[in-house]
Amino acid sequence: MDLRRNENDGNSEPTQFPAQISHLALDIGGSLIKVVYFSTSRDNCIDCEGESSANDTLRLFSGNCKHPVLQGRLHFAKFETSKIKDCLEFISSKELHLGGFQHHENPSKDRKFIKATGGGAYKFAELFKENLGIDLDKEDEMDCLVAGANFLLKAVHREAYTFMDGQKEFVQIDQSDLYPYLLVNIGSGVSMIKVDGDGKFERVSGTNVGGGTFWGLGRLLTKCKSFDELLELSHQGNNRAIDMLVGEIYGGMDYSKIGLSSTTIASSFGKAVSDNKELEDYKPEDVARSLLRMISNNIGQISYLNALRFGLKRIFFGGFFIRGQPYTMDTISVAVHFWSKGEAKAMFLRHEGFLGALGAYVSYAKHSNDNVVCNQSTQLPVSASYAADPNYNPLSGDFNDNESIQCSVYAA
Ligand SMILES: Nc1ncnc2c1ncn2[C@@H]1O[C@H](COP(=O)(O)OP(=O)(O)O)[C@@H](O)[C@H]1O
Ligand SMILES: CC(C)(COP(=O)(O)O)[C@@H](O)C(=O)NCCC(=O)O
Repeated sequence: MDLRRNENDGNSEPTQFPAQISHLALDIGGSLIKVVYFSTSRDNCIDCEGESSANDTLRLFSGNCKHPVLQGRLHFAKFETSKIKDCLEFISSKELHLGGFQHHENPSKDRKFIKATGGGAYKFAELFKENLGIDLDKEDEMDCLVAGANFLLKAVHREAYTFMDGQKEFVQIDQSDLYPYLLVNIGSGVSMIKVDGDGKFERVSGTNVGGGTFWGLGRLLTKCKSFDELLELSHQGNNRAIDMLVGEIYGGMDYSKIGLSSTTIASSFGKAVSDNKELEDYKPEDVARSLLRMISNNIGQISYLNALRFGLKRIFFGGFFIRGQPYTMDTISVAVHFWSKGEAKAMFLRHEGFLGALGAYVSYAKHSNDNVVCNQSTQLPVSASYAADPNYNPLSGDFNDNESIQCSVYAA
């Protein structure tokens, strides 16, 4: 917490409380900047005994209470990394950059540090300094992905779910039986991490065929102007127009001896070889669908192989490639199910794209005087405008960036 702005010697009136206190954390990735911030109003502050009044806010900030608790909300936002200026403006307009912390090694220097992860925390450090006057306190990306996933799995109710044949089912997480699991983060590229506990993990694999590949190739092949447009297009397509199926190679028959039905894709985009057509002769929606399926299937398969390497039964998928898309999740789930013969389970996370940013957020807890720990979150944010994002289905309870999580923060 930024204690300095609220210092009170106990004699003067507490007249300078901000309406809102924010902790800001960033994950600046290859494609998207993810923003997480905590906000509360003084009405929401409670003390150790659980009372709630404006004076508790004073006790909170003057440090008279040993275990003050703030209740508030975690907010989420994302920006394209190429539009980083929009992100800077957003932070500036909401004054989120004021909610960082000070390094105690150097308190005389009145500089704010903001927790940040992802490659952009290095690449854009100067830009943040110049525009907002803040330093980015860099946290390792893998550390943050794991911390964010563990936080969500332990603290957020109805966070993980399976998705098969169009059916979404929330998974009850038994905290005593969470580890080990495989975390697959599908961002621009893909990281696969074996997680054995809090801060105990190993990045066991990765693939360069990820979300950036889908969006990059898709843009070139379909001329779509936005990722959402490409997704929307893929909903309308039929991959069979361009994928080569087993039956097309085997004269309409299954290849049952090796377990392949006639409708299994033998070769993604394989038909384009023999069709003697140009790109323009294919419908962009069919191309988009085939591409989405190819990449999702490939990631599902590599994930399974890595789970197999380490005997892991549970695979959690995160990253903004997923975007709560039924077709993407179904393809990944089927790949995991098919290759593991039902032994391994693919699971998805509602806050899929915010693992790194949440991990950076919880890392504020490392700083003794800025000890922030989210202890519990309940999740029923129903006020968000789903209309803002046509790719989320409100009825299925998918997460929307405009939503927030209610949570408590211990400030020591
Ligand atoms: N609005 C969007 N703009 C660009 N890419 C998006 C968008 N929404 C989802 N994506 C997908 O998410 C991927 C980035 O995922 P993310 O987890 O944010 O990774 P990174 O940290 O590399 O930015 C992109 O490569 C793309 O496939
Ligand atoms: C380099 C990265 C960790 C960066 O993370 P991202 O911005 O893609 O989320 C990721 O792109 C990645 O793991 N790529 C795959 C590299 C590989 O293992 O081949």
